[in-house]
Amino acid sequence: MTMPDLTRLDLLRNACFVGGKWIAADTGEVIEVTNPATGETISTVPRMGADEAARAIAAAEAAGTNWAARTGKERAAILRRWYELMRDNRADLGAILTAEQGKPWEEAKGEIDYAASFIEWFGEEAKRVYGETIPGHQRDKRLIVFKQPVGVCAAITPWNFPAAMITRKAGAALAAGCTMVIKPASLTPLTALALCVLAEEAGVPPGVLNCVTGSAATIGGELTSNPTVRKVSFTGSTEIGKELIKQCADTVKRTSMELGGNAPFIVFDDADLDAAVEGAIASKYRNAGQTCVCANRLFVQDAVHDAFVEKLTARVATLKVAQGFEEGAQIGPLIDMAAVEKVETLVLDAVSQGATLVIGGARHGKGASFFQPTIVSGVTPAMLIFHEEIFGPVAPIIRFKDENEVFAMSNDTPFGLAAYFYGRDIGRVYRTAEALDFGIIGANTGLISTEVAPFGGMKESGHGREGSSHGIEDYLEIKYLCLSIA
Ligand SMILES: NC(=O)C1=CN([C@@H]2O[C@H](COP(=O)(O)OP(=O)(O)OC[C@H]3O[C@@H](n4cnc5c(N)ncnc54)[C@H](OP(=O)(O)O)[C@@H]3O)[C@@H](O)[C@H]2O)C=CC1
Ligand SMILES: O=C(O)CCCC(=O)O
Repeated sequence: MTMPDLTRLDLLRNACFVGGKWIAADTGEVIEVTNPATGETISTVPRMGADEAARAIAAAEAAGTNWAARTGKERAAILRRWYELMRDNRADLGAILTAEQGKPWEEAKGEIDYAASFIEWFGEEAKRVYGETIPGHQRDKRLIVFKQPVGVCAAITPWNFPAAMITRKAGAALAAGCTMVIKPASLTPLTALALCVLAEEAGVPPGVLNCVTGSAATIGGELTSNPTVRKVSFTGSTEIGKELIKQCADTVKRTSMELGGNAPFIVFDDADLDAAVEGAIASKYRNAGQTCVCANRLFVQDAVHDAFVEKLTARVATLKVAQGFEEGAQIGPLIDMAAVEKVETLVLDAVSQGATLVIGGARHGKGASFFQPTIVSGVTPAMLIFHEEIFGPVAPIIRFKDENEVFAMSNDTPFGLAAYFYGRDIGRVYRTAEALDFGIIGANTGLISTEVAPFGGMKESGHGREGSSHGIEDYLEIKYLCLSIA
């Protein structure tokens, strides 16, 4: 099945959104956007650079005063409308997302709902940006703390969640009274532009939200060096995140970094194995394994190891690999051939060092960038797959004996984003949650993402939290007023 006809063709844009206008690149150059399932070109978007990025920043600055001056309730009303428009157009937005990213259409519509939930949530939070009063340190002093928007913010977002990674940042920024320039991934810019169409329709004023597509290094260079930008929020690879932090140092910008992960998924010997299998399927194979919170290493305790592997294998064998618009598709293509080659290398390295291929392990006949859902058992810390973010549908299984061993192995990584475990002993549940050095822990669940909870990592997985009441704080400055009443 090819991409269904859109109800609203105007959602598909091939121009960028700057200062409330839809514009081409100064050079007229474009980037082709392709469908990873077929390699076909879907559309083009402008190949912009530093000059257009600078103009977008200027537009965001010009719009900032008026936007920040509005009440939280006024901003909330516009965000609410944007949320409703996203929900109303979920099928079209999901279709654009599937066409450029590959994930099954059902999953894509789920991402649109998830993306919209951040706009709803932060719109509600806009009304609750509270300050505080502090008892004075002298008789004539009154101490008041209030919060103000950070100012112009930039968001650089990845291809694996082309909608949600934008709204998680833009929702918080706009609710706080900030304005924003977005640079979406070049592989998935169409969803970002479609979101801008709906933002404009919802009444987001010109310049409050801007989107520039094109050269990552030149646009990124402008966003990180321009002194008007006060904050950069990035989701993507740890390598680029580190680069952006360095670039932001010169103008001492705030940064929020949501970077790579290497999530442990622990199955203790008292776990409900069927529930653990379902949790592993949800966590590992969602988006064909291409999320930073995907289970990356499955640790299974001795006594239940064989039973778990058998059950998981039976379940993985049922997963339907198909193009995203095919009925019942569960595993779509990987984003590109580089991703396929990376996954292949990791599997080959593990097997060459003694791991056992339990199921899958090769490219899938559906098309060039499809990879079979795979399980590899007998994995050890000597193998590449133990340390690298797989970003593909491969589950490496590691056998363990006791709690201390699995805590040490789980934490043996520079990453610290998400971790999962299954087990029932209440003492061990608590000990495990405390022992794992990760920002997000799923206990007896494989799905931890929600707009109401703080999402973010420790160590080289980054800093800052998105979603929840903490998410808006990243876009607020604290100002303290010391008032003498003498
Ligand atoms: N934490 C997460 O959610 C993600 C992690 N990853 C990890 O990273 C690996 C590589 O994926 P990849 O897509 O290359 O991730 P990147 O980190 O390269 O891309 C993420 C975003 O950063 C932009 N970018 C790239 N280089 C620069 C730069 N020099 N300055 C400013 N912005 C830049 C990209 O733009 P452009 O698209 O134009 O290059 C994109 O918008 C994956 O295999 C996975 O392991 C990837 C995506 C998300
Ligand atoms: O991979 C990511 O960066 C985002 C994870 C999606 C989510 O669960 O929020």
